[in-house]
Amino acid sequence: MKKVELKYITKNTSLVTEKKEIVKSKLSVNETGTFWKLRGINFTINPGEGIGLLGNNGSGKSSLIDILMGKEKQTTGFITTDMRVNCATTRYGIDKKVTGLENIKKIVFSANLDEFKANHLINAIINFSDLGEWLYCPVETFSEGQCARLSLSIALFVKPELVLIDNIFGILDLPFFKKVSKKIQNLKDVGVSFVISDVNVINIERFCERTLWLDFGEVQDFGATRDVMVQYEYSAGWFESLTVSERNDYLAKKQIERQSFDVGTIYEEFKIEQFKNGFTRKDEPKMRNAFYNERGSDPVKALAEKKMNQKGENKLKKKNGKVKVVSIAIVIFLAILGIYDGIFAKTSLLENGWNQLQQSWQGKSASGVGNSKNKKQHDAKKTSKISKSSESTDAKKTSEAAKKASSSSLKAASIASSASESSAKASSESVQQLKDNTQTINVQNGDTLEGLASKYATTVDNIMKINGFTSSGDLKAGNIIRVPK
Ligand SMILES: Nc1ncnc2c1ncn2[C@@H]1O[C@H](COP(=O)(O)OP(=O)(O)OP(=O)(O)O)[C@@H](O)[C@H]1O
Repeated sequence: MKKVELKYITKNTSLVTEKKEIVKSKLSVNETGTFWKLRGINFTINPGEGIGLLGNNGSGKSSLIDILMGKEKQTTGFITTDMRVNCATTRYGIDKKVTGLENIKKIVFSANLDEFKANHLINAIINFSDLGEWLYCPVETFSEGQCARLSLSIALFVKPELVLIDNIFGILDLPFFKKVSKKIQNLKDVGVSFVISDVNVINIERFCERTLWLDFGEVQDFGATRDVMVQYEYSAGWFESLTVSERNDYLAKKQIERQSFDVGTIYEEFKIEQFKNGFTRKDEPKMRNAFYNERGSDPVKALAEKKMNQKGENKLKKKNGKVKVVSIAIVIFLAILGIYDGIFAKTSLLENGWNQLQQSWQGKSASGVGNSKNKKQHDAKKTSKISKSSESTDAKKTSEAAKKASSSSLKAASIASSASESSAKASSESVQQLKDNTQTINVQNGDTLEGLASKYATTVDNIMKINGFTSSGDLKAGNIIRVPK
């Protein structure tokens, strides 16, 4: 959002006074050196806002306009703006030696517009100014009002962003003033700002939301136009009530004030602002130089913005650091989870496998158990390795680690299922092995499973498995059964 900010603006000039007048007046010779047209002006202009400049003759309104326009350089202080500034005044800007049309063309062509737009704009200005044939005459032949029309028309049409209007309304005829009023309102509606200096309070009230009252080069009041106007009118009434000699004394006193003004008091205000913004004595030489010599845009603002940016960068760095720590913590957590899953899978796998093997294996099948157990241990080691590898991943590989952790638990699950498969396989293999190593016998009267198991150095369970018995009643005298060799 474009904005204009003026701070600590002062303007001095060397005082021109007749020597004999100095002797007659109450001023001392030393005090006649410098005259302060402006004494510490601060204010802001918002987009689409009208600011009124109110004040008696000689109070410094035109001096302030000249500084805003860039025609004069302020003695101290800063103007921060990125707005294009147009000025409507009869005091400068118009070349009186050339015609009105040539003035229009010169200013339009300096505004960096393409030819089509430039020509369109020239026509618009010609139509708006209503100067007719006068446009083809040198401006020096214009009346003051015609010169004001020309200047105002150009200022309102050529890329207006901030338009300064310096004491012009009073010399415009009514039809043109009405036309200008409409145009100003339209421009304000699209965000164009105005500073209007006028001795006629009605004109200020018409266009300006806020008003700056200048009194002998100082800000007497700045605020809502209506409030400032009330104060201004009250002050005018007070001055009117004075006797002639009281008025002269008062004016002489004000003149002395403007000559003996100490600009250091304004610098002190600036210094307080610096310190409030966290600057120290170390920054002072730089600030002093900016205040008295450079006088560009506000250094406090620029430095504060720089500090803010640095703070922002540091904050970002800290934040990134925190994110890194949290990421590492997540990775470690996931890695631990992966190891735990692996261990858990390994434990349940071993337990399951062991139980099944215990059930299916007895005695001779012990070697099969050993093989299967070795296989499972190998698988479990694999799982643990996967977990360990996820433990070693860094913060950037958070998602990868998470994937690994979940894949390790999947692997563990698949190992567990393959373990139960392999134990079943081992069990059927061992039955086959038992069967291969058997001989046939005839069951005699009085033979029991226990007796045969003891006789052939095996177990009841093995005899039942080899022969497919479901109960001891399956053993009958006269049957042929198989027993271990
Ligand atoms: N060299 C100088 N010596 C003494 N006084 C000066 C000098 N130059 C300007 N001034 C005074 O500075 C004051 C500021 O003038 P400025 O034109 O800014 O006032 P203004 O408010 O625009 O007045 P007006 O309403 O009459 O246009 C005037 O009083 C003027 O006399």
